[in-house]
Order: sequence, then C-alpha cells, then structure tokens
Amino acid sequence: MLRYVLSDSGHPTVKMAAPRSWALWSFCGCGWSRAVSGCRLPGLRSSSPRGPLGARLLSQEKEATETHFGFETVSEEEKGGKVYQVFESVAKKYDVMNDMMSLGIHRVWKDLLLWKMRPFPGTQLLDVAGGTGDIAFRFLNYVQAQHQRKQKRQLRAQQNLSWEEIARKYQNEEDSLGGSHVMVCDINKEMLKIGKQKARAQGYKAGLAWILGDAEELPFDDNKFDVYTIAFGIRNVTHIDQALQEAHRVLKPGGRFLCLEFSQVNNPLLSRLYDVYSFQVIPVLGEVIAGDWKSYQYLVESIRQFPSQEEFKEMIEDAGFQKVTYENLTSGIVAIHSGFKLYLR
Ligand SMILES: COc1cc(O)cc(C/C=C(\C)CC/C=C(\C)CC/C=C(\C)CC/C=C(\C)CC/C=C(\C)CC/C=C(\C)CC/C=C(\C)CC/C=C(\C)CC/C=C(\C)CCC=C(C)C)c1O
Ligand SMILES: C[S@@+](CC[C@H](N)C(=O)[O-])C[C@H]1O[C@@H](n2cnc3c(N)ncnc32)[C@H](O)[C@@H]1O
Repeated sequence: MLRYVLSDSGHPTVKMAAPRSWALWSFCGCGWSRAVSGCRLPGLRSSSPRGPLGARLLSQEKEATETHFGFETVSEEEKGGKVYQVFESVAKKYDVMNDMMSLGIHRVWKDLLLWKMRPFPGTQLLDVAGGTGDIAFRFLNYVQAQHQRKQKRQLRAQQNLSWEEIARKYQNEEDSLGGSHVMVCDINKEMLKIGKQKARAQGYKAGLAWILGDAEELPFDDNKFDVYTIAFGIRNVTHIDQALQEAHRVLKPGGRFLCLEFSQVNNPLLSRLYDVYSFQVIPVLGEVIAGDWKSYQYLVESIRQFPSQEEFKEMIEDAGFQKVTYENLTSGIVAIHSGFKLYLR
C-alpha cells in the first residue's frame, strides 16, 4: 500500500462540514423525483447560547436536531435508537438477506473493497460498523494467503534446506498473519454476536477482535490504525461528518480511509429497474425471509437519502482527508470512496 506524503506546499485543514442535504422523494410509478429538498446548517453541538444571537442559534439548533430515518423526519436523538432496533431485528437474517437482495453480488463488492485495500503484512485495520464480520473475514483471508505466498517464495529460494530446517521455519512462524490485525467495531450487540458466532464456526481466532462502539465517538486513541473501513454502515450514522472526523483522528498519518456504500445509479434504465426492485421486491423479501418489512423499507429509503458520490467526496475532504477518489460498482448502485490522512514531510 502506497503511503503518500504532502509536499511542503499546502496542508490539510478541517473545514466546517458541508451542509447536509436532504430530499423527500415521490415515487409515481415511473420513477423517483425529488419532491422536496433542502439543506441544513451543520449540526450545532454547542451548549445553548443566550440573547438574540442565542435565539437564532437555538432555532438553528432545533432545525439542526431534525434528521431523516429513511423518508421519515425524526429528531437526531431518535434516529440512533431506531437504527439500533433495525439491526437488532434483522441480525439473525442479515447475511442470508444480503445474498437474496443483491443476488449474491454484495460478495463481489466486498471482495473488490479488499482488492482495492491491498493490505500489506502487519496492517492494523479498523472495520467500523463491521456487523457480522464480512470485511474482517475477507481481510484475514487476504493477509493469510499473502503470508503463505511469501513463505513459499522464501522456502523455494532456500531449496537446499534440510527437511528439519524447513519444518523448523514453519514451526517458528508463530504469526501466520504477518502481524496483521483487524478490530471490528459496531454499535449493535446483536450484530456483533452473530459475527462472533460466524468467526467461531469458520475457525477465525488470531488477528481478530470485536468491540462495541459508536462511529461518531470511537473508543480508540489518535493515530492508531493503518486502514479504516466502513461498509454499508455510514448511511445509518446520524452525524456523518462526525464519523468522518473520527475516522481521520484514529488513522495513522499516511493511513487510508475506505468506504463501501450505496450511491447514485448513473444509468437511467437501470435506475428505474433498481427503483422498482428496491421498493416492490426488497421489502417483500424482508417480510418473507426476515419477517420485517419495515426494516427493509428503511434500507431502500435510506439508500435514496444518502449523498451522491460527489457530495460524499466533499464531506470526506471536509473531514481532512486528501487524495479523495471514488469508484462506481454496478453502475453506481454502490461506490467505494477512498481517502488518505496525509502527513507533512
Ligand atoms: C436494514 O438494513 C440492512 C439490512 C440488511 O440485511 C442488509 C443491509 C446492507 C445491504 C446489502 C449489503 C445489500 C442490499 C442489496 C440491495 C439494496 C439490492 C442491490 C441490488 C442489486 C445488486 C441488483 C440490482 C437489481 C436491479 C438492477 C433491478 C433488476 C432486478 C433483477 C435483475 C432481479 C429481479 C428479481 C426479481 C424481481 C425476482 C424477485 C427476487 C428474488 C426472489 C430474490 C432472488 C434471489 C436469489 C436468486 C438468490 C441469490 C443468492 C445468491 C446468488 C447466493 C450467492 C451465494 C454464493 C455465491 C455462495 C442493510 O443496510
Ligand atoms: C448494513 S450493516 C453493515 C455490516 C457490515 N459492514 C457488512 O458490510 O456486512 C450496518 C451496520 O452498521 C452498524 N451501525 C449503525 N450505526 C452505527 C454507528 N453509529 N456506529 C457503529 N456502527 C453502526 C449497525 O449496527 C450494522 O451492524
């Protein structure tokens, strides 16, 4: 993985988060159109000020404390609890629903995320909103395979070793992951519980840890991780700008941010097919398979509330990341955003 350094000109500054835009969509059978849209001032998180300025700030504060839960308008305080209930409810059927809804394609998206990451031996990964561990398990598979290839190359280079010497080399390999480690952080106990069950069932032990934590207030020190991933998680976070600033904080200088999230489809025909499939099929699948129509209605609505590729790129830049890029997958159904926490020479 390349580490970028900044030349002496310019340096990352953290600006105010870009105003969050929102949109209410109306589905008139032939496609979605933005019924209402607007933007709010960045969430004011100060204590309540006094005087005329205070009154204006308070009104902004009230305005800023409203957000969306799918197409529903809720208070920011309510959203976290509603999202928690969604994933508490779907946790047991989460993985099978992913395959059913995405026709198995979500596996390819997650594989591509790992391929883009190309972790090096010794990578310390923080997978936020890691849920049932899909990204973590792919990371461990990747680094273990990479380490085994390296071992084979080294042993081929020492053909004249005796059998005992080769056996000793393998025995001395106390760490088959080359020192790599993944920390899975998620706010939901039920999702982590399923992830731990899968890890036990699939034999994942070394190089893996699980922690309950909020993307908006990560329980980690500054400058701790080489890579930060968040897959299909940031869409559910109440204060996305806060989560992005936390991501920047916990990454080491030179570290990399990678986000796999639903985005805006760039093909009009596919977009219409996708809308019909999303709003007519997915909630039905949610009811039939998971017994939870509402959570899957929230899923498809929350996708349409998430910023576009370019808007989200700007939010990542506002959090202080540099060299921010994105790559569309499946015509923009999802996108992988990438950014770097650069350091001065
Ligand atoms: C509450 O929040 C959540 C809950 C969750 O459970 C998950 C998430 C996160 C979500 C994901 C990670 C994935 C969510 C997926 C979507 C939002 C949909 C993405 C959509 C696509 C990739 C397909 C795009 C569809 C279109 C462009 C429209 C065209 C539609 C089709 C061509 C299909 C139309 C099909 C029908 C109308 C028939 C009804 C469909 C079914 C009965 C489902 C069919 C399912 C299968 C055939 C099984 C597929 C399973 C596999 C292939 C398994 C693969 C296994 C291995 C390879 C081992 C979340 O936030
Ligand atoms: C759709 S799942 C994604 C799970 C996993 N990353 C994957 O790709 O399968 C979304 C996850 O985000 C978690 N989540 C939602 N809000 C969060 C927050 N504020 N902090 C941490 N995790 C959060 C949920 O508990 C859930 O496990």
